[in-house]
Amino acid sequence: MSSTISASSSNRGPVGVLITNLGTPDAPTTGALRRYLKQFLSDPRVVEVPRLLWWFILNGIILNVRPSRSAAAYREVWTDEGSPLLLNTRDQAGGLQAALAKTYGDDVVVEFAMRYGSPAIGEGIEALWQRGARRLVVLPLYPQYSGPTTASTFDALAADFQARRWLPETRFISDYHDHPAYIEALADSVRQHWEQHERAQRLQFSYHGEPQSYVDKGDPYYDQCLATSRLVAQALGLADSDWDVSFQSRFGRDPWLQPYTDETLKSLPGQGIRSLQILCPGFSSDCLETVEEIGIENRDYFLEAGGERYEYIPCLNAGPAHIEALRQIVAGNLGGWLP
Ligand SMILES: C=CC1=C(C)c2cc3[nH]c(cc4nc(cc5[nH]c(cc1n2)c(C)c5CCC(=O)O)C(CCC(=O)O)=C4C)c(C)c3C=C
Ligand SMILES: [Fe+2]
Ligand SMILES: [Fe+2]
Repeated sequence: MSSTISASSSNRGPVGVLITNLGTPDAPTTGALRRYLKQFLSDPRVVEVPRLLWWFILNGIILNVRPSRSAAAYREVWTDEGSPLLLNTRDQAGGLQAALAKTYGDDVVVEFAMRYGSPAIGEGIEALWQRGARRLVVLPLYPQYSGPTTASTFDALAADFQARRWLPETRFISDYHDHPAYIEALADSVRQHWEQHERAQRLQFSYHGEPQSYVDKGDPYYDQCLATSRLVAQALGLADSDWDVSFQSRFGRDPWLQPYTDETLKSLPGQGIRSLQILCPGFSSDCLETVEEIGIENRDYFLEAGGERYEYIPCLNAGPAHIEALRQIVAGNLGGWLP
């Protein structure tokens, strides 16, 4: 009798894992950028300006100016197959599915989705539901928690759930900024770089910025960025003077988290730092903000200011150490669901 009513993993279907990232336009064109930026910059988690005022600024100024400029930047990084962020996230989902299958077989199914653009979060949940999943692990690929990224992803999840009668049981991973496997994957990416290139005078950790006011109001993002950097530096045995942290991608006129990456790189050669290796641990995939902004734009700033050697260390992307870290993060959230 008990066997017919037991809540075993098989009769509740597989566990669904949804990995998510920010999103990307459908094409590197002005029209596609206008649609993408409109959705992105209308999110009150991203821009905390009174709605009516922001509507006029966004529709009257920003969406007339920025889309063509951003489209030109996206064209610099676009591949024959599409946006690097989309391709990397798709490959991460495939890698994670294969890694989890080694332990759990068909009992875990993985999909990916994007907060803005497509595939949308609702499509990802629906795909998992159609595959039989009634329990979900949602893993936003933002190692450091922030309101504009992590909380916004939760909002999208909640918005999808509002339209569902039968909600999947859900676990939401808020951050993994100090997970040992993530730290080790980052440290290993630096070590691998050092095997090919001589160590530079400075290892620079650059994170996407956000307005300082968000942190002042309680967002833990800044502290988590510092903690990740310190842990990686410790794993590499660096002295305090060997590494530093800065924040990139400032948008608008309000003060953002400081120091700014571009100003830092312009000033370093004057302080005697002429060789630099830079990584972006807050980005789980290479994307516009790393390939173009760090790989091209900031390289020029450093070299024009008198720097001699500038090397960008790529993101973890779908590399084996990253997939193993993601596997451990998900597996750590399956307790009580799967043996
Ligand atoms: C306007 C405010 C913005 C906040 C706050 C913000 C926070 C934030 N963003 C990321 C990660 C990414 N952002 C990316 C692109 C991007 N970000 C903003 C603005 C804000 N981000 C804009 C306008 C853009 C689009 C590009 C442009 O026009 O400059 C991306 C890259 C996407 C890609 O397709 O390559 C990522 C990733 C984090 C982690 C974060 C908060 C800490
Ligand atoms: Fe951003
Ligand atoms: Fe940027």
